[in-house]
Amino acid sequence: MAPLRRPQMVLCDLDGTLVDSVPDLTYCVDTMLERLGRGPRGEAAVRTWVGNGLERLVRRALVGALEGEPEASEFDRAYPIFLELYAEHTFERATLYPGVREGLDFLKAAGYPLGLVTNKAARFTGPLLRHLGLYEDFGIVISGDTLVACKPDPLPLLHAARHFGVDPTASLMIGDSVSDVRAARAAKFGIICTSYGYNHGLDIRDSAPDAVIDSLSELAGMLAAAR
Ligand SMILES: O=C(O)COP(=O)(O)O
Ligand SMILES: [Mg+2]
Repeated sequence: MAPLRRPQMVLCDLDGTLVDSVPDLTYCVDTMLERLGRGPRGEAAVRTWVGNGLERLVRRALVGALEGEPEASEFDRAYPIFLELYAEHTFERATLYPGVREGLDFLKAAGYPLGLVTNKAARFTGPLLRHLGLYEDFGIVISGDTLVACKPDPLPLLHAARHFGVDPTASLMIGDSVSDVRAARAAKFGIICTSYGYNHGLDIRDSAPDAVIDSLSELAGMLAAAR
């Protein structure tokens, strides 16, 4: 792997990077399906469908696959049910991954401006971050519906770089999926990925991020070695 550039700013993805949100998402997907008179999909399937926003998750759950479109009428019935359920169960089962608190504390102590860029809708991002005690860690929070485009579009990353007055080429994204890698590459950010996140069932190494970590606690050593 190429040596990492020392960043002047760091952005974190949310689901699959900081937080395991799949247990709540699975509960809401399966309860939605039950209300529609259909059987559950289960956590293993839902884990492969997270990362492109909640609307896409519901479409995937309805067709039972990563690609494909449900009937418009079916989606129109299902989506409001899901949104109502997720509003009530945003963080009942959500947990921080091991090493996240340590990694964020290191980044803050080292003085990196920190931002959060997720494809989750803003009405859920804020409550989830607050519940987990993460909200105050970030100088900017950009959700999937904050701007006109979301990851893999580079727009949210470039918006954050502008917000902090940092050159994108001196910026680092930490994520878990191919959308994070694509957005980072298009924005000319560096990109480190977690090995434990959600990447549609594929190994994130196939997307060739600059580095792969098993825990955010590895960031201290990795950034100390960066030039
Ligand atoms: O797809 C989502 O809802 C959120 O995914 P992200 O936090 O990994 O961007
Ligand atoms: Mg993610």
